Amino acid sequence: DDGDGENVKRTFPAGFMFGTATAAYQVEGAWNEDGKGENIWDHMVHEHPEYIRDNATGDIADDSYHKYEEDVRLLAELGSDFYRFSISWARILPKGDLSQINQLGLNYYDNLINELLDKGIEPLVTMYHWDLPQALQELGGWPNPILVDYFEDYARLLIESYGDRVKHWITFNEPLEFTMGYAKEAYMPPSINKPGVGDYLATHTVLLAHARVYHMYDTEYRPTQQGNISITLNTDWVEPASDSPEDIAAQDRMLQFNFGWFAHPIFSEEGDYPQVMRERVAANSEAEGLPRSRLPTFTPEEVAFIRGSSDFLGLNHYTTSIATSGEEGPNPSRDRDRGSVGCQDPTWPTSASSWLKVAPWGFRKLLNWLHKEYNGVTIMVTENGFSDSGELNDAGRENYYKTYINALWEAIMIDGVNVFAYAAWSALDNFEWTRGYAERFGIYHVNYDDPNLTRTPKSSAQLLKSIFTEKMVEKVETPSEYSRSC
Ligand SMILES: O=S(=O)(O)CCCN1CCN(CCO[C@@H]2O[C@H](CO)[C@@H](O)[C@H](O)[C@H]2O)CC1
Repeated sequence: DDGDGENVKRTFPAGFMFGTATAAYQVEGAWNEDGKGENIWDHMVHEHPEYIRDNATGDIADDSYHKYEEDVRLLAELGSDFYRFSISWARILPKGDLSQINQLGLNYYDNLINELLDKGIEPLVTMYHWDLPQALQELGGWPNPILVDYFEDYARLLIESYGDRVKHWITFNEPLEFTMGYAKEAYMPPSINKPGVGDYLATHTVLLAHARVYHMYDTEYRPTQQGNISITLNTDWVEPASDSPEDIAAQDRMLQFNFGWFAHPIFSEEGDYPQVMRERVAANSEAEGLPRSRLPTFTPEEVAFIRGSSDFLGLNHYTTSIATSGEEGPNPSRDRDRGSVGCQDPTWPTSASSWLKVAPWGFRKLLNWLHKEYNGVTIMVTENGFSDSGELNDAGRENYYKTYINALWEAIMIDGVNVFAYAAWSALDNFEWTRGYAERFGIYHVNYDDPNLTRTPKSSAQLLKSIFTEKMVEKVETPSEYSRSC
């Protein structure tokens, strides 16, 4: 119960699952070993080392390809109920298609899954966490609708190979982020600068690919394998700069253009892209003298095919921002189409990442918004975490997890939001994309100066171990009022 005494423990519902998450390119290394093909991250970091902090690469990373038994032991020590990891498409299909199947790649994930099950940890597999085979990018990448077929072939191979033991599948991780590879240079591969065009085309293919795999699983495999399949979307919570109608409308546009872009087609009653998106992009496109909207349209059959194509909502959440009405970003771009400007209050506590400010109250508000916006959708938090410079006594991370997991508890137990699992990002320090190894998210420290890449538990490991094993968190007051100006 939630008394007012000291040291009150807040207990999570029975069966609530706690775990951690990683991604293939960020931890595996062995970028060209045992028959693995090149992917677009390998290609970009080798072609443009200057895009990455300290010219770092994921060539070796945490070498989890060779150290996965040790990693699984750490996950067991934490008392993890599950482990969310991603499969490297090019490790399985070096050319991206079924022309070449790499048995050594299949064997690696087979061994990892068996090691997890051996330790009583549920495997939760992300099929795509940003690492497209380079061979498919050479066909145009995600803007090319043929990728729906190639993704279906790849997903079918994974389900056939591991579906007897893997019961939780995530098709895509954060399409909001990886489709930026077609809208902005030097942030995401393939670093194609076609904002307001490339990202819209890429997303159109990704949503159709997701739905194709959802329906394949639902009709061909769920009857025998009895698992579930979903998608992971990320968003900040977005506060309006004031309670003025303009700022509240700007808040909604920020949420619809960043999250509804994917969530509305899948989780809303009516499906399709959010109306505010379709209207604004069409109007801007017409004003630009274009013959058609830069936002592609779904046929009525496609709208129906995508609607409802997910068993739960995978949510990645880290931080909060503030929206005001206005224009930002290049012309054209999705940011500009959106007509709202984001910022963050400078008084909010910081992390090692410029974009990550600590605002646990925002987590609770986001969960409540999702509950209302998508009719009580079932949610799994697939990532949540904090970055610092890798100190072993990581007080900032302990504070982050204490306050965010309290906010999660309040959303579930006080507000009635339907969340059944929570994954902390990340089990290990790892390759933080363009930020290299400078921004550390790990609960376990990795010593990159040591050829053994020694893993060491940080102080937050003790905190999470007690939360994971007791399914309880010590009550921490989250201020209901907070400053929001910038
Ligand atoms: O550079 S800028 O300031 O112009 C913009 C950057 C803002 N993004 C916001 C979204 N965030 C997604 C989180 O990204 C997720 O969380 C983890 C931590 O980042 C990643 O390691 C995971 O792979 C990813 O799933 C990554 C950074």
